Amino acid sequence: ICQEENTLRELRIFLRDICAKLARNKQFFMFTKPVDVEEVPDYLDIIKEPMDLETLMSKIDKHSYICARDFLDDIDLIVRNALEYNPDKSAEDKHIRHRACSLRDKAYAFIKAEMDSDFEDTCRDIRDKR
Ligand SMILES: COC(=O)N1C[C@@H]2C[C@@H]3O[C@]2(Cc2nccnc23)C1
Repeated sequence: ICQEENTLRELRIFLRDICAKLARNKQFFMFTKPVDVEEVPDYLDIIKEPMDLETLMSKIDKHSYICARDFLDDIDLIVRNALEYNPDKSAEDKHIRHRACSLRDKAYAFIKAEMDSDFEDTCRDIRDKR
């Protein structure tokens, strides 16, 4: 119904702003685009569902998310993939794991700081009845 579409439109505007802020942050450059499988030939052997901030943004525009929880599930997927593919004690792996944890904390903090919990409840109700 029309109010529901207004709510989901507002959610998309809100999520685009969060996604843009994360993608602008130089700390997260390694998460902004899909891992290049030419450069990293074994990536898809280990990571079954790649995810990145550019893909996240396109999913917003395709109306893939009807509540912030669904958006954060894809943020968590980016983080999980980075922790799984880069598990070693090396400085590079530790660095990317640290950045992945920072990405998660920043995303959750933006949502909490800027999203009214009643608004998210309304979005969940729309999701759950669809
Ligand atoms: C989210 O990003 C990642 O999980 N990775 C893992 C890959 C291994 C390493 O760093 C990545 C890209 C890369 N390209 C060329 C050579 N080595 C690398 C980024």
